[in-house]
Amino acid sequence: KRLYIKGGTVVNADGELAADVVVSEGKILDVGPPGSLDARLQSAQVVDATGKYVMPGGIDTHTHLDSIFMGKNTPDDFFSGQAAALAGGTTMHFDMLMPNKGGDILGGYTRHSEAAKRSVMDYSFHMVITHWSDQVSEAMGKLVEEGMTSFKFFMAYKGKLQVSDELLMHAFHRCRELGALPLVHAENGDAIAYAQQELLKAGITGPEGHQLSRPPAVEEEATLRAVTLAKVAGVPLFVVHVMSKGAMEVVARARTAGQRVVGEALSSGIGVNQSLIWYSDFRTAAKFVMSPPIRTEEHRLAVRAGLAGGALQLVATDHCGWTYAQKDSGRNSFLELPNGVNGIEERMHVTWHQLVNSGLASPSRFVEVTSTAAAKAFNLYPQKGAIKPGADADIILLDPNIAHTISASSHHSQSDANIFEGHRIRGKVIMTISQGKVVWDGRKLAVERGAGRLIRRQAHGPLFHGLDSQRQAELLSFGHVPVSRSDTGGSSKEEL
Ligand SMILES: NC(=O)NCCC(=O)O
Ligand SMILES: [Zn+2]
Ligand SMILES: [Zn+2]
Repeated sequence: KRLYIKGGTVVNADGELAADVVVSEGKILDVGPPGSLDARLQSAQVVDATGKYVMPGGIDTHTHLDSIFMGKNTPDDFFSGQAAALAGGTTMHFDMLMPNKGGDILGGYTRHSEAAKRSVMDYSFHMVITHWSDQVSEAMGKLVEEGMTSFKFFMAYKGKLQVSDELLMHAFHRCRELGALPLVHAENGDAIAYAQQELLKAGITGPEGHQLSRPPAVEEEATLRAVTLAKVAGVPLFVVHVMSKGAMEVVARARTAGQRVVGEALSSGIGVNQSLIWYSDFRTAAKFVMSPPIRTEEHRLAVRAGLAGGALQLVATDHCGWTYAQKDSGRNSFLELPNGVNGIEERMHVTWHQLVNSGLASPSRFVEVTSTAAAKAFNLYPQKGAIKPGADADIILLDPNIAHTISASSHHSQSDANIFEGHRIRGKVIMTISQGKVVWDGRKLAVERGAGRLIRRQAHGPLFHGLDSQRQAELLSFGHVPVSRSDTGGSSKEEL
């Protein structure tokens, strides 16, 4: 059945206008001035959008669902995590797919069929690379053929997931060759490992040890290193979870110099600060532990302003919410504290509140950072990220006048903790449409297990456009052609 979304304000990244929207068979059929599409009203379910914003569904570029991390299973799988996402206005996400033991990425990839059985909305993956070999390089090519065109590298978690600079160089060059986008978790894992031992020796075992072992400088240094290596390799780069002012400035400077770098803010990074990590109650503190750490108010405000103003390009969640009981395993040592916080359901509301209600950004910029920029970075635009004829009908209605309070008692995640507990938000997603169907009406979900689709992407997206000719010009301008020499016995005129 068709949907006729009538009387709302349609917002795209390039502006907003009063318009009606017709949806048919999972796609946006038409967008036109109010009343102009009335001929299509017959047999359509009418959605009254008067006074509401009609916007593209959110795209979360960074989640960890149904995953084993630090030896624990995330409480949210593809059903509960995606249901939570839909209730918060997100209609597509990119999950981090871990390789099997020994770095077997093709083996890790087979996990996606499990996700498919539970999923209720569109999703895609970034494949995590932890080892390097000819087989891994070849397997990357196979995954790109399958439409999985982004690879994630951890520069932290020493002895576990951390990769070397040498691996990054191999992998960045391979990404460049394949037209696939590399993503980095940028923190200096060696510096962190050293600090962790020093802190434990000094008797600091609580969650504050996590903070102290990962100061902003270790994030900034690794971000600069990753950006530099990507520049040397001539490949675009996506920096996940930029949490500090310095790291953000590294991204912004690289972009100002013409480098193709995308910086991802997080809902946790713009929505909360680290103050409760110093609280005496363990669970209250542990709830906020993630990497890179949630930082001081100064960093939060800087990252929020940078996201609004354009220093950062989009906002994701890094949703990896744990239960309080799971966080308890870090009571004796912060090294055992599972890293990660929630956000998949809260991101759209937190971002609306922090950017639009604060007056820092327009609804169009909100759409850009929550949806359109992600679709562009991962080569899905305008199939995703726009309310335009022909686009996927992933749409949300947001009522800017409804206030609500975020709480673990009403969220849809399987976790019992919520870092945004008690946050009062003005502006509520009162309807989510996924693949052309109303799946959230502001109170209840109508989702179907298995309805989600794995979205395959084309390599060599817009971030890669022109790179080859750019490289060619660089090589020539640096005179990288063989120098012709003759043996003059050290007595050439030039030498004298
Ligand atoms: N961010 C976090 O603390 N947990 C999830 C894994 C990661 O992205 O580093
Ligand atoms: Zn990370
Ligand atoms: Zn992550």
